[in-house]
Amino acid sequence: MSAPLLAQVAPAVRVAGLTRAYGDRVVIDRLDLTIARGEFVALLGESGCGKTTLLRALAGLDPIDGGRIEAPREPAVVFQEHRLLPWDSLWRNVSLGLPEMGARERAAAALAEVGLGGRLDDWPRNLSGGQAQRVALARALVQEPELLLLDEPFAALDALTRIRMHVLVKDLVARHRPGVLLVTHDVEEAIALADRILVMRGGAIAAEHRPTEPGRPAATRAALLAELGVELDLPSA
Ligand SMILES: Nc1ncnc2c1ncn2[C@@H]1O[C@H](COP(=O)(O)OP(=O)(O)OP(=O)(O)O)[C@@H](O)[C@H]1O
Repeated sequence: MSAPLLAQVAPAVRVAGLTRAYGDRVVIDRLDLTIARGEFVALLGESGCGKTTLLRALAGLDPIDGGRIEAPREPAVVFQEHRLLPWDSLWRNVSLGLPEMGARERAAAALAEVGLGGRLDDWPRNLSGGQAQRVALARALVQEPELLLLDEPFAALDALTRIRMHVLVKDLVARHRPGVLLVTHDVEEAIALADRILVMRGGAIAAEHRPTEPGRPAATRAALLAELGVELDLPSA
């Protein structure tokens, strides 16, 4: 295979044999995972199964105890809370880490993309929860990451705002084409957004679903709920 072809299929991240322990407790156990550029992957699993531990390892925020993580560039991360700097204007927050030259213009373009183009000189304290998460998304995407890590970024939002954010993030990902790993507790959110849904159990990927194929959402929902231990059989009268 020629070098240019190899470059075309290069993934956003490739993880092999990843292991992470807290003391004696192995939380991630030889986990393998590849996410292609432009692919939207959701990660579900019972509370405490290691989803955030995996995301933090991919983000380079925590050390790992074994295996390899190959990512061509530093990933961008959006957390459940916006983590904006309260003393910086919105455009300064978004442009943090960019070269000074052209930073305001790039921040302006990113804020316009999330519907906040008129708020460059506003402050984080004046934003609603949904608006603050939109700024957090702008701050992540302005870096043009090849891998975007989303750690329950919509969990604290009300139901309608969450649906609006789903539409927005789907559109942004379609335009920027990063590989995405979304950690979520929300089966419906995973089905609405992801090309591929992974279920984490026992420190590794235990199941995989592709909800986008025709007729698949209902079957995927049922399979996911069963895998997550949700009992839907109602007691007989
Ligand atoms: N800094 C830490 N020190 C010790 N144990 C930790 C630490 N961080 C996480 N753990 C443990 O590792 C396990 C996995 O935690 P993690 O936060 O990754 O789970 P999760 O799947 O993201 O959970 P949730 O869905 O509840 O957010 C848990 O049992 C947790 O108690």
